[in-house]
Amino acid sequence: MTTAITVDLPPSVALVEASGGLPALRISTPLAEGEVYLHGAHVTGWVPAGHDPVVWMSKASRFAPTEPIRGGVPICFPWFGPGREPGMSPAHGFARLADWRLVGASDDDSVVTLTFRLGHEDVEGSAGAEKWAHPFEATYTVVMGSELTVYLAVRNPGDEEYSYEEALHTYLHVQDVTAVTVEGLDGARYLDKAPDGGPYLKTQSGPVTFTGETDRVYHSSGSAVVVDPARARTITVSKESSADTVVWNPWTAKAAAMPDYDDAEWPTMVCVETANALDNAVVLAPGATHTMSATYAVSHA
Ligand SMILES: O=P(O)(O)OC[C@H]1O[C@@H](O)[C@H](O)[C@@H](O)[C@@H]1O
Repeated sequence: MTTAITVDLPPSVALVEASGGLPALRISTPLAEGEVYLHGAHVTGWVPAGHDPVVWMSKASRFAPTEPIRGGVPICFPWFGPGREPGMSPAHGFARLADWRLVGASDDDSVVTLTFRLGHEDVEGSAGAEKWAHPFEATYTVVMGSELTVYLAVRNPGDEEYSYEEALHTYLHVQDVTAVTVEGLDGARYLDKAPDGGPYLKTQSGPVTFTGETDRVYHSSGSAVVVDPARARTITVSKESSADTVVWNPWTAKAAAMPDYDDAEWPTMVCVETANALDNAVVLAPGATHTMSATYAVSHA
């Protein structure tokens, strides 16, 4: 491990050599246990005291400098999925493949704040960066305690306006997705990206339920609540400055087709993603900063 950390870490945060030899920060406080890799500034664990793990990780995840981590909180930037222009790759942009710089670490009454930064100069020469000609300075802040809040702030240091897509692609642990409902999206318009779904614009009626591959971009700026009766808990995802909520479960065939995802684990997760994508891409003026955030709170049902 060749990571130079130049900020002082509080006693509740340790730099460790984690899976694949990649550097990660392990958090241990009376309020929560957690883990964040520098690769992708990727939250891979959050276990608030008194609860089972909230953030889900695939058993088959790869941990390598050129691969995205499967599970946790991937940061999708500066495009979402295949992007809006033909030929954009890697999927979901280059931010989740980049090594972010840790620029701050603190512990305030057992609430740990870690701040990471990524700029255009950090991604020069990496896959996908050649498709993105715009200067940027991204700051990602993880605030972990009995709740988890993540903030993605992007500043345009250049002199031309541009637009980008973004998502906090959070994988949430559930007991049995076939019994789960996602509330808060009733009446929302959505793009159905599942293979048999369209792509068509539809309108959600009632809570979201899971009966097959689910891949939907909802136009919704409100909170969503994952109700998990088999685990007797709810996870509330509230957010700021996000116009879209993506709900994703790969189900059987897609699970089997993904090399970094165990075939049998699709019933145990659901992604509820806080996003600005497609028509809701962020337009950033020169000198401007846009900040999107998501907060996760868990309670026993
Ligand atoms: O396999 P990836 O690149 O991590 O993407 C997983 C899923 O991410 C979701 O956000 C997309 O809507 C899906 O279409 C995609 O399959």
